[in-house]
Amino acid sequence: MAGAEWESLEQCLEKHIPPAELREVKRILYGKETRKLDLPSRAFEAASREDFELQGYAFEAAEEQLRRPRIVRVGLVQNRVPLPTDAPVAEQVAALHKRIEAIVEVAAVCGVNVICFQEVWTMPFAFCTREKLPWTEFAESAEDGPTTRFCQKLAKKHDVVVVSPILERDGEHGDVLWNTAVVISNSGAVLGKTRKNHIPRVGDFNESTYYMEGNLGHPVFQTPFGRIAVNICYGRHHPLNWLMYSINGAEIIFNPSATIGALSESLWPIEARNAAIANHCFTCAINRVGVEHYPNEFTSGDRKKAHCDFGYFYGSSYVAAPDGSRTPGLSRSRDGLLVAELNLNLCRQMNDVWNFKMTGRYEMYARELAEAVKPNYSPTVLKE
Ligand SMILES: NC(=O)NCCC(=O)O
Repeated sequence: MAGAEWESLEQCLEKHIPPAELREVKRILYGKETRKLDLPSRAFEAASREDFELQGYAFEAAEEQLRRPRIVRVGLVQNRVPLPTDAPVAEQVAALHKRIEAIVEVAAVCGVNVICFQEVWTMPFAFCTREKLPWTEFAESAEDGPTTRFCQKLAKKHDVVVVSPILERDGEHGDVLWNTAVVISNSGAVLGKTRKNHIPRVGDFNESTYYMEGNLGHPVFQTPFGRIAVNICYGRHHPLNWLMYSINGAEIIFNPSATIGALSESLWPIEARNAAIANHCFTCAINRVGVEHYPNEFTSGDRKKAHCDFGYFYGSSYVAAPDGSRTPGLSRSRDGLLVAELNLNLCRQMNDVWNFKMTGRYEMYARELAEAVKPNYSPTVLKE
């Protein structure tokens, strides 16, 4: 499995496929071409100074007579953890705050309206270890923890909605932990929070040791820049999870993730893109970058030798649109900011073309699923 030395699928295609064929390859792999955004040169200069990648694309929609274009710019942030995982907890959090602050400054220069960070962005993805301390010390209150207060300042300063996925400690309910995304309005107020609905039990993703499946359903957040929702990481494998956010009216669904090449890299380009098509919304898939080494060896009962790292987090964050088009991915190896300009009118336009909501037969599935989950259910299988 390739590590940092293999930069990206896009770079490989550009290098090896002749231009005429490349156009056809991209048409099939990426859908209708996205326009490159003309971002300010000082944004590129700052990104280069701060050593992160900056890319920008725009999705178009047809003009309508009765609705003006509903243009919104989203920012997707992918990053490595800047300090070793055995550095003091407070120093690791502070270093991540500093790194993200620098990236958000550039996002603001690029006119970003809604920004989303990666899953549990304030910590290493240490759930593989199944150890409690020091990792549980990274948990914070969603309402008024230091990271939420930090994001409130960013939101207000830059007039940007911030989606901040953290490890939450819920002090109101026995100090339990959750995998949560806090949504902060551009006014600086906390709009609310949403929790990871599906917890992986695969490979080293030993997350069920730390928190339970979310209990907040599928909230959608009304912002001045459209209705947004957050489907955290492993939830992207569950089509019903995406569907419920869409049924509740989400126009943009963020998918902050932490996933490794050996497990999911071939699924990555498919799942969020398919969700955008099936639910006529925009989806924003974000993954962290690099290898994180932990002080103590761990195993996961899968016959692999004890090891000290999770594997390679392959970045490759991208945005997909309801017409099936998508941006190229950010690199597999560098911190990055992906800016995408969306015209939200495309959501309803695609719904009208494909009629997925109209033809969805939800009442039939509601009835059949209600039966299928009963303990005495017996599947309808007809035999000779
Ligand atoms: N963080 C997380 O849920 N990872 C699970 C692995 C995957 O969904 O690719």
